[in-house]
Amino acid sequence: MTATKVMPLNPVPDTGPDTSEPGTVAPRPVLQVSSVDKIYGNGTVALKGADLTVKQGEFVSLLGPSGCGKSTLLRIMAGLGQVTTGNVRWWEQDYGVVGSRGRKLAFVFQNATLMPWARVRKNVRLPLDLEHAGKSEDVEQKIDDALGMVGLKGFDNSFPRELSGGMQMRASIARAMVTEPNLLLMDEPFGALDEMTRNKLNDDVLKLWKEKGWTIVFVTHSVYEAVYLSSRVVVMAARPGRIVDDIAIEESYPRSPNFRVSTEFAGYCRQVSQALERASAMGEDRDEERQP
Ligand SMILES: Nc1ncnc2c1ncn2[C@@H]1O[C@H](COP(=O)(O)OP(=O)(O)OP(=O)(O)O)[C@@H](O)[C@H]1O
Repeated sequence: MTATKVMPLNPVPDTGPDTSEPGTVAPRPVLQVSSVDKIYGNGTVALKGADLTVKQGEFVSLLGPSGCGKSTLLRIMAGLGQVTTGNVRWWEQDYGVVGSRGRKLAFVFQNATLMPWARVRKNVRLPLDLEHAGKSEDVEQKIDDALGMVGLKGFDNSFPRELSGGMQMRASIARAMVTEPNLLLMDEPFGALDEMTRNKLNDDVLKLWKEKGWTIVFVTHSVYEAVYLSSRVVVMAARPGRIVDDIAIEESYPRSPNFRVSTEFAGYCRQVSQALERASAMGEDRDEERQP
């Protein structure tokens, strides 16, 4: 599976991209998950009654114990998985609008999932090839821009094995960026990286999020990462997977590394950690209920 899902262009009526700026018009919903249940074929209830609205320009993290359904929810948001009941709307419309102007989404997976036999430039251009974007100067420029923005200028001709883990994730993000997405869904993209690299990539993603006007939904296991990045942290519990808390991080952007050592940061981390502990205990309660 590739790290970027490229949606086909669809001949749907276009009501225009959502250009609402924070503070001018109320941001419009980009994603609306309503009463979603997901039961896998083996009977696992991965999601029960999930309700979540993500608005234009938000940075929302999904946090919760292992197996609580974060990835399942993210994949449903990407249109990669069917819901059992309930529904999902993209830009207040059906899935058919995804891929049209102002309504593109991209998915960044946990691992960089680069093609090992292809050089960085070919990896990054993959979604454009899938879109049959051709070989125009415009395409080459998009690739150059994406590589420049993630700090990989000059590494076009490297193979993935020649890059560090952090650089491979940068290439994966560049591959998502060339499609010029409006909505970026990221499934624990920096979980395998050391803390310094992760912090640096956190700052770079925040910068791009602001510059590009992206809406981001980001899965993580790290309370610190969730608080540092997000405008909202959504906490989930397991068995069955459900949303149990929604915490606004009311710290203005841009967030500098000073935020990481501030009293406010410590306060938010405490609040989110406590919510996570409550969520974990809910899953354990269910386990105990099943004991003979
Ligand atoms: N394809 C599948 N078939 C059956 N069960 C699945 C499938 N995918 C996930 N599950 C189950 O659904 C539940 C939710 O899984 P999911 O991967 O969404 O959780 P998660 O919160 O992302 O976990 P983690 O934090 O460990 O990555 C788990 O019990 C998991 O075992």
